[in-house]
Amino acid sequence: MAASWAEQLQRELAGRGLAVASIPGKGRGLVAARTFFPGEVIICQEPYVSTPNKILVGSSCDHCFVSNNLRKCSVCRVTWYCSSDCQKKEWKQHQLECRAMAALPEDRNKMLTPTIRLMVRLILKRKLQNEKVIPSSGIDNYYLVDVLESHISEVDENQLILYAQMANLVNLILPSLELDLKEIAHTFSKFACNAHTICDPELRPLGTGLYPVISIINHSCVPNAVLIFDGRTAYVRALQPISKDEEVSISYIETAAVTKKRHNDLKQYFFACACPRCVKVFKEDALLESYRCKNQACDGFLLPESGEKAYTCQKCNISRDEEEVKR
Ligand SMILES: C[S@@+](CC[C@H](N)C(=O)[O-])C[C@H]1O[C@@H](n2cnc3c(N)ncnc32)[C@H](O)[C@@H]1O
Repeated sequence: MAASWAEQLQRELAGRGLAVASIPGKGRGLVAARTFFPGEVIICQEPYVSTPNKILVGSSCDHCFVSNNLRKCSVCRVTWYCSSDCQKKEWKQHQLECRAMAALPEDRNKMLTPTIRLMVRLILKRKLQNEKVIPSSGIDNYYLVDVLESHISEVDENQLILYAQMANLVNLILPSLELDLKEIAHTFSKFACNAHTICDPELRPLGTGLYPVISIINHSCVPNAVLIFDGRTAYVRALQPISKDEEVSISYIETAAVTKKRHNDLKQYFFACACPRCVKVFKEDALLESYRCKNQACDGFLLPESGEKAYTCQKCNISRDEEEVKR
């Protein structure tokens, strides 16, 4: 079955001028099978599962993520919808979750964090697809989640304990299913390096979604594509011409930061970025920090030293303390 889902994925992607390929040092990656032009949509995908950020205060509709005219589901009193149309579209997926949440004790608010709820929805969607209550397709099936990178062997012990505790919570919410707690903990680790923050056009975070095809795209600090959202639909658009056989890349992090900050922000993904921007560290970082060396004979820039209240010129190595730089 796994092989046939993999073939179906390649077939679906080939129809969109894309392919999954093995990229040395990066695992899988998404590669263009034709030229894409700047602004062109490379791929768009609905989330396999998603959840709004502020679940219990009704910040957005569970289906379309708009924030107007929200009404609570009268059964579980957790989920919000903007219209009966959105509620109907979600019903097949919501009904099991609704029953489970309605049966929870009054203090359930503490349990139902967005990440826990994302996991509950993932487990229920797999069940519904296995039972053919809802359809699967080449880009919407659990196999795609199964093959996501987890980096579980690199996760530290405290985080593993947290994942195990979260798996236990999921088990409390879905007591009638025989859940494999170890597998759930493993899947939480997949969320950490694959789930996306869904943002509005002003880049305010609205929720979290798992888009397992978009998750095949690797990171670059000089990406050739960008990930944007319309509601909870994710679009990857080309930022520049992408030629046939070129790897598609997006940035997982805020690209305006200096190299050290970017590498720190990438820690949760367990790789050291070796994009062209990261290997040519110095010049750009100095410009981003933008403090000129005080030495008149030097045209270098001052960089902050980690953990110290001092700045050192990247060219002549002279250090200045923070007060002096501020002055
Ligand atoms: C969202 S997944 C991307 C797809 C992944 N390569 C796969 O095989 O499923 C993120 C993971 O891909 C790898 N990755 C992404 N960008 C990378 C890069 N620029 N260099 C090395 N590894 C990268 C890391 O293992 C990271 O945790």
